[in-house]
Amino acid sequence: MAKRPRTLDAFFAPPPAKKQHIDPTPSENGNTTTRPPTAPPHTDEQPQSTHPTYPFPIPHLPASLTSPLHSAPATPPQVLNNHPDLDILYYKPYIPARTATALFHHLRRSLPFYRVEYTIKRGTIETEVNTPRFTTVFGLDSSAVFSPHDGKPLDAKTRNPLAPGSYRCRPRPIPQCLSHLLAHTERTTDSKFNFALVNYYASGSDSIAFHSDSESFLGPDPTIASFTLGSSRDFLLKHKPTPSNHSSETKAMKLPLASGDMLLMKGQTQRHWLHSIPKRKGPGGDGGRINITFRRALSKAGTENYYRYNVGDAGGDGGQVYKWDDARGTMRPWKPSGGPGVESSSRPDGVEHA
Ligand SMILES: O=C(O)CCC(=O)C(=O)O
Ligand SMILES: [Fe+2]
Repeated sequence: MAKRPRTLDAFFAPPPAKKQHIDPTPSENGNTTTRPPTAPPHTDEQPQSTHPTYPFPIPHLPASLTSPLHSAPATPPQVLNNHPDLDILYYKPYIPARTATALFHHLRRSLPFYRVEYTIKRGTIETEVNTPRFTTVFGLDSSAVFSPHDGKPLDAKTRNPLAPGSYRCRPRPIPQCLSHLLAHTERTTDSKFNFALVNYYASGSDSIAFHSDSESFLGPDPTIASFTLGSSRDFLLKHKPTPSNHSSETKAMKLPLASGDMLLMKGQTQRHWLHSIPKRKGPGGDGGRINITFRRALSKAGTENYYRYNVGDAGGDGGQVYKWDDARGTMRPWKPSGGPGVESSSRPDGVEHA
């Protein structure tokens, strides 16, 4: 199939086979809510977030998931500032356990995921990286906003349409199933976020290497809220190397993150600390864990970076989409026709250089 040209028209052309676009109600953040027109009010069918950039509509959270959030956080946070430059609030949990499990299943079933591959060049040597986890991202940096009318990015100051080519990627508005938790987190933490990055660790073989999220497009000392849903995983933290080589650089701290937990990383944490989710050997639950981070990107470079590394850049729309298959209990490649996906291939686990 020919690649779609990267023009604004192509960007906002309606997706090919979406038959059930009905009663569209523009939402504040640029996506559109659709409801079946003939559905009686008591139907179980949930409204959905839709947008030309979504591979498929994304169901809203049911009230059974939004109402328990009203009483979150379930506990006051523990303050982790007993090491040099560390500034973290640890909500253990933020979301009560049963709601966190239900939210995990809802999001795993609803979101499009990717397995992004990219090359890095060090000197003359090129290395292929296979991101060792599923990822997806929604959001737009603060230089632009989604039009509430047609979902196109507009200049944040003038509210005029952006010049064609302003973004290489095709930014996606945050769907209701994530924006509800985002807004709740903003109120609790007195912070502002415009991005939701989602990782899905399918098993103990999925991981994220030591890195810091000290990206310049987040500003000097960013506040990042990081949620765990589903299986528990160890979160390791260690200080970046310094001349004094103190113990927090050599011995990592381990936080055993459980479903519903939230870490609010703030102050100089990203500047001075690295974090990772190491691979885990042996059995343990079904291994599935979702991580959501809410962040605030300040410039277009942030938007480009987040889509490049969490959706991929094949034709601006990302690469192969994966969707959770409930019957098989696995992520499967997803095809727009709605037909059966191609068989999943097992991929070698790349070394990640984040
Ligand atoms: O999965 C996690 O808890 C950490 C994810 C993370 O560090 C990231 O996406 O930058
Ligand atoms: Fe991170």
